[in-house]
Amino acid sequence: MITVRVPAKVNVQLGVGGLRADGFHDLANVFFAVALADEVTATPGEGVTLSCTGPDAASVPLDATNLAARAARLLAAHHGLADPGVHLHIAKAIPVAGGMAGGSADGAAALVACDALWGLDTPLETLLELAAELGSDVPFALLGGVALGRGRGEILEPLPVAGPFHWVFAVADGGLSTPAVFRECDRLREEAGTGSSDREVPTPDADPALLAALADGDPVALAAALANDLQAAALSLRPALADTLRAGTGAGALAALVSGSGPTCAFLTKDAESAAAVAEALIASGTCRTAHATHGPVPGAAVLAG
Ligand SMILES: C[C@](O)(CO)[C@H](O)COP(=O)(O)OP(=O)(O)OC[C@H]1O[C@@H](n2ccc(N)nc2=O)[C@H](O)[C@@H]1O
Ligand SMILES: Nc1ncnc2c1ncn2[C@@H]1O[C@H](COP(=O)(O)OP(=O)(O)OP(=O)(O)O)[C@@H](O)[C@H]1O
Repeated sequence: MITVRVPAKVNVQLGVGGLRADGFHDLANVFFAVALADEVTATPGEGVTLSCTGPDAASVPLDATNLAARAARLLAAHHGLADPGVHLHIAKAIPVAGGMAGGSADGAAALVACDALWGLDTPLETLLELAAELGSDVPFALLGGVALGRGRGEILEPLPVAGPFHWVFAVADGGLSTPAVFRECDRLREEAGTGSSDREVPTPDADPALLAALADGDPVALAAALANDLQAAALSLRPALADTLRAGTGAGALAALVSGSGPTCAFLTKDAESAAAVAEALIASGTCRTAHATHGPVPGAAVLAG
């Protein structure tokens, strides 16, 4: 039996370029791994089967579309295993369709867990390539820490970071579809007259002030540099998120932003004590389903000892 812990992410900078011919957008995507984590346990089985527990378990598909099942099959096919056998149990803490890459995290965890269970010893470089086939956010879940993602987010460069930073995540009722949020971003750009294609929108780059704040471990400077080009689109589709963001800053967070494609909202705080107070205030505000205080950066998908 192999158990892998895998972190959620928040995008501390999400610069979104124009729509490419292949349907993706070029990004300057600064990923940050946080301690809110799923655990995926692989045990020997027949075929690829799944189970899931946790508050959002009812929203997790247990068929072949689940990213953990797709990852297991992809790894088996890569090694020419005709008859892969594994049962994957997902202990789910990461909000589903929340903009924290929960499905992607489970995909990455399943790659690592099956690799260990089946004794394959696949090089990290190959796991990263398989991860990119599964989705744009999956390679980062293997690496963890803090990294700049270029291309559609899959071309990763680890970044220097001094931590920890303290965060609160406010979980919304219901999810948002990632493709729908990118489409809304394009629609808002068209409406504003700037155009939305990759010929019209400049390719984004990482903000030097943000990179310096991460390297210095300076939460006040990081708060000033947080930026998400998908935030306007998420707020357009879910206007009530503005109340959640206000509730967190009103309770003393240094800054608030939508996490990735949303609807989870992220709050950076000055220390762990402040994070606990902001989480409590958010729950009391009634503007979210629940809120979690956590920290980061933390490592990527890794086998738990024992
Ligand atoms: C919003 C983020 O979570 C930020 O990290 C990611 O960009 C989304 O990554 P993901 O969920 O792994 O997305 P994928 O499964 O690769 O793609 C789902 C859909 O999102 C849109 N998509 C995704 C990534 C990207 N760079 N441009 C896009 O336009 C496309 O419509 C794509 O068909
Ligand atoms: N292991 C999984 N866990 C959760 N959802 C999954 C999983 N596998 C597939 N899905 C499907 O993917 C959809 C998006 O879920 P996910 O939790 O990955 O969204 P997300 O966190 O917003 O993604 P991202 O931040 O990468 O854009 C779900 O609604 C579900 O149908």
